[in-house]
Amino acid sequence: APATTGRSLEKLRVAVLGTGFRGQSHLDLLLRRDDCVVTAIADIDQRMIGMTKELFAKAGAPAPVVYDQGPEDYLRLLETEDLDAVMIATPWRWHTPMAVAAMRKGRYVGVEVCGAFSLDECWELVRTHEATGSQLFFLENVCYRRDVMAVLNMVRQGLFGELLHLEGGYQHDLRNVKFNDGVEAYGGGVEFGPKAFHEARWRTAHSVLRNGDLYPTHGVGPVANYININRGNRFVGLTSMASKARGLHEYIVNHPKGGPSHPNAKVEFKLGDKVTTLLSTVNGETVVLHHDTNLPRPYSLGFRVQGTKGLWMDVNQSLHLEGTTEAHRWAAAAPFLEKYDHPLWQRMADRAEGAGHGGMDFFLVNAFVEAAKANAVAPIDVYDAATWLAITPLSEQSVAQGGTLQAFPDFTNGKWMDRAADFATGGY
Ligand SMILES: NC(=O)c1ccc[n+]([C@@H]2O[C@H](COP(=O)([O-])OP(=O)(O)OC[C@H]3O[C@@H](n4cnc5c(N)ncnc54)[C@H](O)[C@@H]3O)[C@@H](O)[C@H]2O)c1
Repeated sequence: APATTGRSLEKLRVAVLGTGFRGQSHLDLLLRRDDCVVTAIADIDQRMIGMTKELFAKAGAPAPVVYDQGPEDYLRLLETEDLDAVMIATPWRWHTPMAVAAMRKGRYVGVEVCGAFSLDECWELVRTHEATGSQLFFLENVCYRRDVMAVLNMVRQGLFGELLHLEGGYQHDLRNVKFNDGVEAYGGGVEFGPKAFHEARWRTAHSVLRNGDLYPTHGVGPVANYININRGNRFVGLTSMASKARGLHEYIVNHPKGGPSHPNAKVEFKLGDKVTTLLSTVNGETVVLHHDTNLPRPYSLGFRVQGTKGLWMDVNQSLHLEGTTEAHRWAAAAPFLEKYDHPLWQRMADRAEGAGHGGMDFFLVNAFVEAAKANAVAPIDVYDAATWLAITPLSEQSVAQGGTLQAFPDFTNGKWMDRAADFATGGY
């Protein structure tokens, strides 16, 4: 079970930095709980702030103090407010400065997912945690997906034998997220940057300027739990290659509000449409990560968990277990996922009903709140955050050099050798 530092709060005082769509989804879950009070928020967009205030009113919660005086106003929030915890759901550029500032103030920090810009940034998170003793909970919700957790249960019970190869990724057609008309959130136009709304305001610039796996954590998080990364195992090498970039340009040219003479048709996108990353581990597994966000395709994170006794692949919702399922044939995964349903889901599935992303967001926010109330080491902690975030700069570097092998840093400085593989064993 996770170590705690002994506190046990009845009510967690939380602030949320960044109250866009993701921040509002977290707030919605926080405001339903009687063990949390959200006292302050920070954002720079009055439309988002207005939507957020409505959430408070609908929940019958007292209005929060709003910090809206520009992009650095979160510093004033951190100076002024008496808080136990801070949740960060801003654009990627702000995650580390905000997490570092909140840890320095002694707050329990939850930070949304992304990919880092540099290895330095990852080290800064680790060193700030080590210097301050403040905990960082990396808010990787897919680790709590029901099938992902059932498969973790199966892995831990040895059903796949010894694991050898794993895959995962972020394969999500984001074209209508990367562009809109500045009014609707999804797809009503081909604008991005200041003329756009929601993620198209900031996320699309990364597709213009960067080439690599920009969003590795939904894929690598579950995989890291399956093979105990930072807990008896670690990544040692990474190589990454990118295809050419066509999808976003074609989307602009073919969109009814775009066309070949639209100014954005001249933009050259740097992000390859399909980026593939290959990682090796000290224990001898290989891991493939897919990043695929610019092309028409159905959503799939593409998990594959393969061992000496069989494998699971989520894309065909099938598995194969030697001696249990028919030889050389796929079997439906569903009965196994039901039989090995994780104890957390068995216990709290009804409370997760209606929460985001098929209920997994309930488990994420619940774990954050419970861990923060106890000031416990996070189930997904700063070392996991640094390791998973580091895939992005390593991937960018490898892609830029035609796929050269990158050495993977050990952010634990050797602690991986004796840290316990205890994800989701501590009651949340
Ligand atoms: N885990 C998941 O499933 C999931 C889903 C969606 C988004 N996300 C992540 O959540 C984060 C936010 O994404 P989103 O979809 O909510 O984007 P969004 O654009 O809807 O929200 C971002 C908000 O941050 C605000 N902001 C920008 N700079 C700020 C600053 N300096 N100080 C305070 N507020 C600032 C913006 O005004 C906006 O309201 C991203 O890291 C994204 O990758 C995760």
